[in-house]
Amino acid sequence: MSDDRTEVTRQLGGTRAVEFDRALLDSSHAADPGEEAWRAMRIQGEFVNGFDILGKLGPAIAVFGSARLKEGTEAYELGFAVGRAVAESGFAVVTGGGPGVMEAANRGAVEGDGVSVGLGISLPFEDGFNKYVKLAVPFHYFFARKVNFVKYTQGAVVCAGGIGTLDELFEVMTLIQTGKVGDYPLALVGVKFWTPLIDWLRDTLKEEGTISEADVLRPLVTDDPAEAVAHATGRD
Ligand SMILES: C/C(=C\CNc1ncnc2c1ncn2[C@@H]1O[C@H](COP(=O)(O)O)[C@@H](O)[C@H]1O)CO
Repeated sequence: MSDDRTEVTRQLGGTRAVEFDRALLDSSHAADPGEEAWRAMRIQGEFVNGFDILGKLGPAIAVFGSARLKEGTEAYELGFAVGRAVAESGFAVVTGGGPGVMEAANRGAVEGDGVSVGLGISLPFEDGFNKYVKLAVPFHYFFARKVNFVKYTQGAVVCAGGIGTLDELFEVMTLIQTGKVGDYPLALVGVKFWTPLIDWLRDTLKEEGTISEADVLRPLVTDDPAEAVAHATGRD
């Protein structure tokens, strides 16, 4: 690992910190109650740090997408184009700060002379922030990180991804559906990738009565990064 990467891993807390994080959700209740009390302070600190740094950010768009789809894939190209279009629209690009599509969007932000932000997460196998993140905010807890994503962005563009990306998409959709956030436009990039999910929402969930038509229609689905960004920034 390069010195830069080692430094980033250190900022994210290293291997011991990751084990400590996992103990939060350990249902065996083996954790030391004294240590658990301090954990509450650490969680609070995570919010304080995020609010302190991101409160000064200005207009921003979240870009979510796969950690695994690397340079050379269509998703990476789209992520790059999205990041650049967000930057050229005068918004900061906020990603998870990791590899794959996150890296692509941060790279696009740098290319577009914009603000490139990463909300990093300490993971047992992670390699720190990608090299295009210029403002790095480290987190240990996904829930604290997700609050900061939505609190400091005005909309989101979601590129192809896996479980993490779906978690972020459905977190946002839940917050919108329940009125916990107001106007928060969502755009999904990749018609072929996202259409089966939208079809399932309409044909199964809406059909069964578990969601409404508005929930199905909420995200814009497009292959055009510029259209996605215009929608997420409220400029369409
Ligand atoms: C899998 C690998 C590294 C993972 N590193 C991550 N760093 C930062 N953010 C991440 C990471 N993994 C997931 N995320 C978040 O979820 C979304 C991507 O998850 P997916 O399952 O790949 O769709 C992304 O938007 C992040 O916020 C080693 O290659």
